[in-house]
Amino acid sequence: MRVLKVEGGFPLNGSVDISGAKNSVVALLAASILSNGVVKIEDVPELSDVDALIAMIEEVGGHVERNDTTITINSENMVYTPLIEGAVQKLRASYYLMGAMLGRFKKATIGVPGGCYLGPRPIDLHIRGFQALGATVTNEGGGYHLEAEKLTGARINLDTASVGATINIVFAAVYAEGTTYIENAAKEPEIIDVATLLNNMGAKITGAGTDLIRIEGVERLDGCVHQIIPDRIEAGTYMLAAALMGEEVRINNIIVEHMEAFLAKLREAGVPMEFGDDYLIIRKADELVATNLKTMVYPGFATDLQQPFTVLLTQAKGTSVVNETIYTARFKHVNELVKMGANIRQEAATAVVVGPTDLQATTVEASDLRAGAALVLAGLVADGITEIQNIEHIERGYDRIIEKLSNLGAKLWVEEV
Ligand SMILES: CC(=O)N[C@H]1[C@@H](OP(=O)(O)OP(=O)(O)OC[C@H]2O[C@@H](n3ccc(=O)[nH]c3=O)[C@H](O)[C@@H]2O)O[C@H](CO)[C@@H](O)[C@@H]1O
Ligand SMILES: C=C(OP(=O)(O)O)C(=O)O
Repeated sequence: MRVLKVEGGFPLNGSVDISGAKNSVVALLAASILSNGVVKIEDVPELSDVDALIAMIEEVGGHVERNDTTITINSENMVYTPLIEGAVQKLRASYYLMGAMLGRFKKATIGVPGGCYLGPRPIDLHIRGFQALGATVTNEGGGYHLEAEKLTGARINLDTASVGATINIVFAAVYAEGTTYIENAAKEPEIIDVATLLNNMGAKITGAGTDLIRIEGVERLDGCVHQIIPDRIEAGTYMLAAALMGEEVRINNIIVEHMEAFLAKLREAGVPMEFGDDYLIIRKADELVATNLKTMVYPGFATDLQQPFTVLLTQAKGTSVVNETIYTARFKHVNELVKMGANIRQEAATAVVVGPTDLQATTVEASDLRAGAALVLAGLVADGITEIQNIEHIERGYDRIIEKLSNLGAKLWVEEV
């Protein structure tokens, strides 16, 4: 078994460059299926989720070339292909193949998506959206089958502002006859990124980033070149590492406006920050103060940063209350942090953290991606060598994390045990 070992107590110094956003790239790669030409995507992070999506694109006949951080996809020869097993089960974002293949081929057969278990993760809103556009959806033999004689624009109101459902409905609607309106659309920056790519391919999408998106169907989409936005969750994770252990750490390639709720909480916790145009300098605070937080849809505090932020709260003086409203069971990191000496009580969707507590290294399990990130942060702080199991979750979403943290002065390595 491969484990990640983190030796705690080393100060962090220097600078780190943030990579392209995982939650964008997984949708951008799927969007290439809608193209009849060549799509070139720049700033692609090295992630196992990216590898899995490339495998699926190749399965449907896409020709993919990868050169450092640039991926070029030629979609001309793609054909409808059922994807039931294999790569499709490795990540959550394989659900984007449903909307993209339905849009391009008017049919799709996709296995049940994998990804992090954060409690139930239904896709009913995606399916209701496809049905509203004229598709029939059946679920049998371990996968979803979608088919439409023709797709027609519709007015779709999402019960919950779901990122995945918003993007998936956009994918299915770009080739629909007429105009589609998505009401109560999610507003995450990754949605704007996807709409930008599609518009550069020839789509007619307006309103991305607001709660009303309008998609006027077109007959053909071609190729384009697109640069991915920086990963605001990766950026937040390095900011937390710096707030915990940084003498002086500069975090480059960020869009500060994408991170306002998170930065407000760092400020409230007493973390000293110096802002530049596209960078931020962070130093460890003399004393961190307890801070309450509640996860919300964008522009609120991102659920993906809740687990890593909890580690900061274990080092803050006083009692902090963390309320998770998006994925109410997203607390698998708590027991592992308690094993390391944290004082956290969790009930239902709330965790109460009392700090500061010294953390001690031990063997812990990364149950999901951001739980894994939280354990890496805890390992940086803890006394001794923390052993983190199930590191494949971390590899889904953090580009070269060992290299990036080592460059800052941390001590961590992978070991076969
Ligand atoms: C690949 C990707 O981009 N993943 C992100 C995406 O996941 P994902 O797109 O899966 O998350 P959603 O925005 O869809 O989920 C938000 C909420 O809506 C609910 N819901 C969603 C769809 C649906 O059909 N029915 C339903 O009830 C979910 O259970 C959840 O409570 O947004 C999440 C919320 O910001 C992030 O944590 C994930 O990192
Ligand atoms: C939950 C996450 O990813 P996914 O939706 O891909 O499982 C995440 O990025 O924190």
